[in-house]
Amino acid sequence: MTETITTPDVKTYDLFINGEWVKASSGETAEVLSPINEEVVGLVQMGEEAEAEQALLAAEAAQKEWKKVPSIERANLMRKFAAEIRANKSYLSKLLTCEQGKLLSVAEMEVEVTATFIEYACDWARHIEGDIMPSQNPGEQIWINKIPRGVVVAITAWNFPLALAGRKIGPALVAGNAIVVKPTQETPLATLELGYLAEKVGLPKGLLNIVTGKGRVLGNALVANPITRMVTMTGSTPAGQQIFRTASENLAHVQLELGGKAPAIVFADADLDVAVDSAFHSRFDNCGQVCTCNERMYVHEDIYEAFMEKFMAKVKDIKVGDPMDPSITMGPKVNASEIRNMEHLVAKSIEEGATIAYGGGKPEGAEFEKGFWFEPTIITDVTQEMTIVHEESFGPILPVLKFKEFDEVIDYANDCEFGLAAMIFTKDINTIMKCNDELEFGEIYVNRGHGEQHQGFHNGYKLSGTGGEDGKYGFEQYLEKKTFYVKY
Ligand SMILES: NC(=O)C1=CN([C@@H]2O[C@H](COP(=O)(O)OP(=O)(O)OC[C@H]3O[C@@H](n4cnc5c(N)ncnc54)[C@H](OP(=O)(O)O)[C@@H]3O)[C@@H](O)[C@H]2O)C=CC1
Ligand SMILES: O=C(O)[C@@H](O)[C@@H]1OC[C@H](O)[C@H]1O
Repeated sequence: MTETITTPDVKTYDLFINGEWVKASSGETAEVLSPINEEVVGLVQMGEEAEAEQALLAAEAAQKEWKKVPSIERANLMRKFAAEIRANKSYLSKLLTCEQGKLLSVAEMEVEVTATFIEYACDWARHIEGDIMPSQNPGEQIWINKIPRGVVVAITAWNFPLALAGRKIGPALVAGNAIVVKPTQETPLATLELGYLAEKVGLPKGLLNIVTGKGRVLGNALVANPITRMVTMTGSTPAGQQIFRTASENLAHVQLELGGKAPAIVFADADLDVAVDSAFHSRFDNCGQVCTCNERMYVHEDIYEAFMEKFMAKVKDIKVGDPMDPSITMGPKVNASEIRNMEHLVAKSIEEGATIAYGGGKPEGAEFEKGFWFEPTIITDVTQEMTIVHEESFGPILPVLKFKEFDEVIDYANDCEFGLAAMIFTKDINTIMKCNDELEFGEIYVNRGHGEQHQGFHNGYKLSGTGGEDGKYGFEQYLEKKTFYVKY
């Protein structure tokens, strides 16, 4: 007997600014719809320029005091914040599933990862280290100090809304900054709940501000304001490019994690079971809504039949349905616009001569009448120049291509405007090393599927972003350097 899972009550959230819950001066609110059944799961304020200014002024004031707090004390408080997130895993994960449509098990993982992103940042508290170097002048030293940037604006996407927020809040605050977070209008609820947890653990007022509103209105106002000294954004390439342009007015530091089109390359000597399982999960987990997803698969012609037989067996096993039901293995897409994009890519693939080998549309059944549902879809007879090989689907659609020569598949893989992640499957060390040398992607997974770790570096080349996130190099982005010439 599966436990009946009660979904959280529909709440109206205000804006969390300077430690208070306030309403938008516009008086406007927006509904947040469940991707499962299109029912309202929450209401949020529609903040605009006035609220951007209010939140940034609060952050600026709070940061002046926060930067004086010893870094280890900052980290101790942030560990309490992380613990509070973990303590509320049951509520937060259900809220995530209601607003985003991910499997409850994936939502529970996301809450845990949100906490560990913050805890990882806390580990850096004692390692905010500068340099001391000799001067060419007698009686002088040169000190390079690492200091916080000031006010950080964080703008997040809808696929892992809470984890993406924690990934930015953690390093920003441990480094001594204050932050204004603008979650996407699609999935703001779990992120807003962080405001209550901040109050509970006693985060100083104004240190963490969470505001909702349209990206091109509220988000743009936050980015354009000279108080903002760093913008960290996760989302699509077009939005990231617009943010980059706006932030250039004040030369704010920008960190962008954007779109991707990861190739998965299965060489003739690959361990088939490892490759099948990794490539499968790297496409269909979270309904294909992960920036590092296997967006196009290249399989060596010698093993193509054997690989596809195993792979298709797993695809046909996927059970689409209510993500609250533990027997379900894939939930809905996040909104109607994403479904239209899926339909566009399928239609375009057919128009260009590809074959829809499996899926390709909305699942049948009364339970799919409402909500944003799409079948797991496999496209074959695909050629390199087809749209589906170049446009990000960010959904459960996978084009499969055959290849014969090493140089051929490297050229195919690099023939891409994105450069975030790639996956390769082979037992040959020379193939591995040549791939690592020649593939133009910031993150390469060898004989495993996607899934970053906090101590790594999530870094997109080309139109996949700039700056990078996570690990030592991600943490350093939240710090500025100040040089002293000290004559004594
Ligand atoms: N590289 C990575 O790690 C990841 C990349 N992505 C990419 O994100 C996309 C899907 O996410 P999605 O949320 O639709 O992406 P969007 O780019 O549409 O939105 C991302 C965020 O940016 C905001 N925004 C949009 N335009 C502006 C602007 N001009 N100024 C300031 N803020 C703005 C949005 O606000 P609002 O929505 O409220 O309007 C939202 O909060 C996919 O392309 C995917 O590849 C997703 C996750 C991870
Ligand atoms: O942004 C993404 O899609 C990934 O980086 C994802 O976000 C949080 C998870 O920890 C990552 O796998």
